[in-house]
Amino acid sequence: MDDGGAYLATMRRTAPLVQCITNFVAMNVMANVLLAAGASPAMVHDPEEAAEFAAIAQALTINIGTPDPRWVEGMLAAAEGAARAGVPWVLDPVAVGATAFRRDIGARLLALRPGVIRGNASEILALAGAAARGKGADSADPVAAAEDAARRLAQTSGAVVAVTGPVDYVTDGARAFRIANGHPLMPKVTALGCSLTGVVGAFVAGQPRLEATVAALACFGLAGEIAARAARGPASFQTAFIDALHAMTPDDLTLGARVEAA
Ligand SMILES: Nc1ncnc2c1ncn2[C@@H]1O[C@H](COP(=O)(O)OP(=O)(O)O)[C@@H](O)[C@H]1O
Ligand SMILES: Cc1ncsc1CCOP(=O)(O)O
Ligand SMILES: [Mg+2]
Repeated sequence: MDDGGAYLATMRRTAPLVQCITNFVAMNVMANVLLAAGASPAMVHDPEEAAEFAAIAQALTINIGTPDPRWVEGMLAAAEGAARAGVPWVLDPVAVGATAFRRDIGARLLALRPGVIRGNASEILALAGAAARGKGADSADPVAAAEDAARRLAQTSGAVVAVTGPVDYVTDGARAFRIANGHPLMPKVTALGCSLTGVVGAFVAGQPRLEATVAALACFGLAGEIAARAARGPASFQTAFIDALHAMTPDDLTLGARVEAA
């Protein structure tokens, strides 16, 4: 897993159409992050069209950040449509442990077999049915505390599971990697985690799920490191982050990725 650049190059060459069902907070920044990375985002969530669209997308991402019953219908229809069409889909279980409504949505989506699950430590613990201390959309648990739960969740669900934080952990239930790229300003900008889920979707389109997820996380974290050098605080960081993602070359990623087998 030492050539993340090859996964970035393939993603850029194919410029995958990524259907995003995301929250009201994330819509704009997530679309801009995906464009900067080299993918084509489309925010399509209504049950009237979500399944039909999933069949023409190269990847689907589903984020439960600001759910309501009609959106949930769209999420379920899209996940089913993606499965029928063989399109990979990524689940972002925002604040899944916070309320009964979110726990129920999380369980129903999990039953539709996401290819990748990407969340912070508290979200992965909660989705796996373990005790979690999430603070709404933010994590209150360290990544290390969610590694066992991530491995179990990967084994029971068949998904690649990515736990993000200061050092990310990714597993398919058998193999695992840690990615040390990133910067402490990243959790100070809302919806960057949601945007990362979109980037994971772009990388796994037509590429092996475990390796492509690791490459996506390294790419995102490296962009954070580069952006921090130019930033004066969270607001200028967001702008610099989008620029850094856009400017990153496959060689930059291969040289800058800090990935270790776990
Ligand atoms: N303290 C930190 N130091 C470095 N990188 C971080 C830190 N916290 C989060 N990140 C990075 O920020 C991105 C979003 O992750 P995270 O904040 O865990 O997601 P969410 O916003 O869903 O809680 C990931 O690329 C992760 O590696
Ligand atoms: C603040 C907030 N509230 C509901 S969704 C959301 C955005 C969460 O974004 P992220 O998980 O990327 O921090
Ligand atoms: Mg999140």
